[in-house]
Amino acid sequence: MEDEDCPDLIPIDSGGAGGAQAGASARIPVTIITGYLGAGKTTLLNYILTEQHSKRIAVILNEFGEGSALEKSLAISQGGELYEEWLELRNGCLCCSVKDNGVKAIENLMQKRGKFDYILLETTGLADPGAVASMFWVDSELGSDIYLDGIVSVVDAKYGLQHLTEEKPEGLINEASRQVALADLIIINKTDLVSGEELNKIRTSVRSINGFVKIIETQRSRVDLSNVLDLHAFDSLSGVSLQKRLQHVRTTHAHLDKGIITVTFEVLGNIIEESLNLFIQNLLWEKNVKDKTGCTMDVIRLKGLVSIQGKSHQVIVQGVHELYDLEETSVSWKEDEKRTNRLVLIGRNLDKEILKEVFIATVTGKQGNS
Ligand SMILES: Nc1nc2c(ncn2[C@@H]2O[C@H](COP(=O)(O)OP(=O)(O)OP(=O)(O)O)[C@@H](O)[C@H]2O)c(=O)[nH]1
Ligand SMILES: [Zn+2]
Repeated sequence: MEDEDCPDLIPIDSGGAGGAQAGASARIPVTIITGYLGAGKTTLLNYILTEQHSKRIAVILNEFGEGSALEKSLAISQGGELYEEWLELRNGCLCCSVKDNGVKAIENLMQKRGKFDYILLETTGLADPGAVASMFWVDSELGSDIYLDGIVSVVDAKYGLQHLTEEKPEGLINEASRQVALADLIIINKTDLVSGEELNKIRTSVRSINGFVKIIETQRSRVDLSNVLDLHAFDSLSGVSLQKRLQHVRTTHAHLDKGIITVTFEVLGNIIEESLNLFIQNLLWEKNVKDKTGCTMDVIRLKGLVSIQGKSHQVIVQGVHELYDLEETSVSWKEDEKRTNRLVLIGRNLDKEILKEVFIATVTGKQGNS
């Protein structure tokens, strides 16, 4: 694709929404909106932009489909010049329609900092949101300007089950399952098109894949914005709430063929940081942790709170595909509190007992190499 810059922004007469001061130094949150073709992503963005909120949101449509309301309104206001064009919308929001390179668009957008305080990025329906999310982690220059706030996945209530069960050649994971596995929030949309029974089915299937995620059901993607924005799903600010949420996660059972499931386990005590790294790297990089039948465990998403020897605060573990990091939270272990390590893994061929054994063996060094 051509290496074109976004044209300059249309100047915004500040509509009172807080501030220039927010622009200069604060890092800007990015929420990734993903979901299968036609699930309702653009409808969600459109809804967010037109709802009352105090934020100035920059929206990046990493795709240009036909027919959605937002896209139509852009077409009208811009007379057909749509690609990589920043537009001013209501509420002082900005919108950019790009093809393929959302990160490039964000880089361009960052040159206009101070004019917005939130970024929403819509991925294409067939995208792997993990790949998009990874870019924010790997690109440290980008990482100093923005942070990944959360991954929101829209699921079609009517066709979602079909998307999730679709077989891929050679046992590849289908995009729809991956989008559910990676999400911090799932919006099951188009509930008007299904019966209560069908809705139960899709909800159960989503839950069987991702035992951690919050699920909301909507029509026309109408959702309370506080459920979507400022999730802090990836940073240490989520420490306290993460602790509560992790405690309620339960290991799920494969519901769909070759299903992705969620596994969670808890191990008491302090662990050494290097051995935790070893455990995670064996799992994510070496891929030498196997299930009973000898299949490689394939972890898509990893979350946890651990107790590292010598650290007074809880440490959060975050992983997306091969990338992971550890970050100390602001939550300290209390004196009378049992130090524990709780991990949640979402992926394929996961076996809870084996994972727990390998974890214990690795972090306590009780059995040699795993
Ligand atoms: N019946 C019904 N239709 C909906 C609902 N939400 C969205 N739609 C329609 O579904 C179609 C697809 O919605 P979009 O928001 O464009 O979906 P998308 O995920 O952005 O689609 P792509 O960008 O093409 O992947 C549009 O015609 C919407 O009007 C809903 O809750 N119920
Ligand atoms: Zn769309």
